Amino acid sequence: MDTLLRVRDLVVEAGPLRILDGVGFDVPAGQTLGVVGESGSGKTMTANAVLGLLPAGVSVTSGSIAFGGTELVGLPESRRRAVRGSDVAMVFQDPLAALNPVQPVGRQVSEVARRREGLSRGAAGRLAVELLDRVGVPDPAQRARAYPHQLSGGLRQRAVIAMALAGRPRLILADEPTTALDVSVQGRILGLLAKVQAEDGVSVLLISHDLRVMAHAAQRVAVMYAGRVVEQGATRELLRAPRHPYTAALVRSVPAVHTRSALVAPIPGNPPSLAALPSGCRFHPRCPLAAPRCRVEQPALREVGPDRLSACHRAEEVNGA
Ligand SMILES: Nc1ncnc2c1ncn2[C@@H]1O[C@H](COP(=O)(O)OP(=O)(O)OP(=O)(O)O)[C@@H](O)[C@H]1O
Repeated sequence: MDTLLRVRDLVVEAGPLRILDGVGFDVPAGQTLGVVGESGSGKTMTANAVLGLLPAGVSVTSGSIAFGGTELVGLPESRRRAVRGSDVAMVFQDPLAALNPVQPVGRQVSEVARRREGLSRGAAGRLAVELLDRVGVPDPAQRARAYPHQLSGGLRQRAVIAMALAGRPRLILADEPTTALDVSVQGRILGLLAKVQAEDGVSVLLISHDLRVMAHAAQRVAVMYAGRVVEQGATRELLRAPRHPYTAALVRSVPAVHTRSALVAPIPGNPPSLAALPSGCRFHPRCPLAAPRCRVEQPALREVGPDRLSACHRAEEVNGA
């Protein structure tokens, strides 16, 4: 399987705070990798590092981000911007923030197509209507003339996805793309992302705190906890038989993913603060399997089965959902 985006040993720091501590994962070409974890685990920082858009005072201090074989860490900003502009498209939580409030949405989609393809205004306009149609905007020719505030949240997010597709990206980076939407449209937007991913062979890095989103739209998942990846594998197998106690706890905390019983168990305790990380395994204070070794020795991410990585000393003893 070809890998489009390969991240290894990524360390991101803000002064003395280590926000990401050796993060690694692969986004295979033409597939969706989901990144899941509680708030503060470092999902958005990971996305920002990939984009080269870290906030002031936060930087990549070591590690590698290879995109289509090109190393992005240390690349001059001008070349970084070129990759961002042509190969990566972004879909964020709030579609309004991604749209220009004073321009019709069709125009915004066609502008992206013109920039990428050098199309005439007329051809780009027709392509915009086609793309709006493809992403499920009803009456696309008419809706193309609507301003963002005239559309529902779900239609706005569809317009943002049409804009993304207009740039023919190799990677779509979607950070909580459905979190701000009505529950009734969340599943449809995820289905749409999965559809365009399959049809266009584009890769998707899908970030969400919600395991159900992963089950819906990601072939593979990386689970993050306190700035590290603790488990990685194919979504279905990972949800069915987690090999890290944190993943197992996440699965038990979500009703729709937890299939064998109606019981839902919230994860006890809170994730640690970056300023006061526990010794050893960062999950040990909340872990039902914690042993003396876990308090002193940080477990490395290791192969624990076919196509499965886990960073747990006791991975073999984790009893799934
Ligand atoms: N500008 C900053 N300077 C220092 N630390 C920061 C900065 N921005 C975020 N952090 C810290 O980095 C850690 C990771 O944050 P990040 O936003 O990546 O988490 P997340 O998993 O995306 O969470 P959420 O789901 O809440 O967005 C958090 O502990 C956060 O407090």
